[in-house]
Amino acid sequence: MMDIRGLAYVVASSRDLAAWRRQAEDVLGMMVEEGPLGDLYIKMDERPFRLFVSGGPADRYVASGWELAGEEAFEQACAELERAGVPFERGCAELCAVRRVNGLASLRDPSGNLHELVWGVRSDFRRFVSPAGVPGFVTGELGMGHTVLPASNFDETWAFLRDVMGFGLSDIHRFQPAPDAPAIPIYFLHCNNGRHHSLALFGGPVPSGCVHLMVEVENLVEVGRAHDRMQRAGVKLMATLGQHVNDRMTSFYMDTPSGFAIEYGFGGLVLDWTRHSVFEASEVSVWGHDFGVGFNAPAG
Ligand SMILES: Cc1ccc(O)c(O)c1CC[C@@H]1C(=O)CC[C@]2(C)C(=O)CC[C@@H]12
Ligand SMILES: [Fe+2]
Repeated sequence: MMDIRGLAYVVASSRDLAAWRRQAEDVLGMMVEEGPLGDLYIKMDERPFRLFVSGGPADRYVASGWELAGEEAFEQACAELERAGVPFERGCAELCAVRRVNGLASLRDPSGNLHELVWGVRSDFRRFVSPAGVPGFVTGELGMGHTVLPASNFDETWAFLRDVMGFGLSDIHRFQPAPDAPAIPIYFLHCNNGRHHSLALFGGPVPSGCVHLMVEVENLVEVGRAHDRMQRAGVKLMATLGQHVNDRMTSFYMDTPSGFAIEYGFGGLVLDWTRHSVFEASEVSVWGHDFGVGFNAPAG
C-alpha cells in the first residue's frame, strides 16, 4: 500500500495569468513568483509553491501532486504501480526542476485524472509573507488542503485509489442534483494524515477537471476577510458561507481563472483514523453553503 502523506501541490492552466496573479495575491492572500515562462508559482507557506499555474489554451486543472515520505516510499509506490500494471512515467530532470522535487512519477487514474507522486521537495524555506496580510495557511503535516476530482468511472476509480494509492474512505454523500435525477456519489478520502479528506471523488463529469480545491486558514476572521476581498475584487461567489457536516469546515467558495472553485475555510477536523467509523451524510452542511449562487445556479 502506498504511504501518501498529503496533497503536496496542485497544477493548473489558464488563459489569463494576469487575473490569476491578481486573485492569488489580492483575494487569496498568497505570494506569487513568476517562473521563466511567466508561469505562476503560488506560495502558501515556506515551500516554493503549493499552486502552479501555467499559461495555456485552456482554463483547467492539470494535476494533483501527492507527497511520499522519502525516496524509499517513493520507490515502493512505483513498484506498486508496476505490480498493479498501471502505466506511469518517471519525471525527467527538467520536470523535477520545474516542480522543485527530487523525484516524480506521473500516472492517470481510471477516470483520467492526472496524479504526480513526488518526494524530496527542494525549498529555500523563505518565510511566507502574505501580500493581503493573511497570517498563514494550515498546511504542514496536513498537506495543502483537499481537492475534489471528477470520476465518471466511479467504482473503478475508487477501487484504484483505495487498493493502489492507499486512500481510505472517510464518509459518503449522495448529491441529488434534481428531485428525480440519479444521485451523484461523492466519496471523501483521506491519506496518511489527520485531515478529514485530502481528496474527494465526484461521480460526474466536470469540464475543468476539478470541482474545487480547498485551502484552510487559521481562524474565522481570515475567512471573513477573504470574503470581503473577493467581493471587492469582483470575483464570483460559487457558494455562500457555511459549515460542512462531515469535516466541520466553515467556508465559502469562489471561482478561479482555471474553471474550478476554491473553497476558503477554517476549522476542519483532524481525525485519528483508528477511532473513526464511516458514515453517509444526507446533508451537506450544518448551516449555510448555498450552492445555488454558483455551482448549481440556474442556466442563463
Ligand atoms: C459535501 C461537502 C463536504 C465537505 C467539503 O469540503 C465539501 O466541499 C463538500 C461539498 C461538495 C460539493 C461541491 O464541491 C460542489 C457542489 C456540490 C456538488 C453541491 O451542490 C452539494 C455538494 C457540493
Ligand atoms: Fe471541500
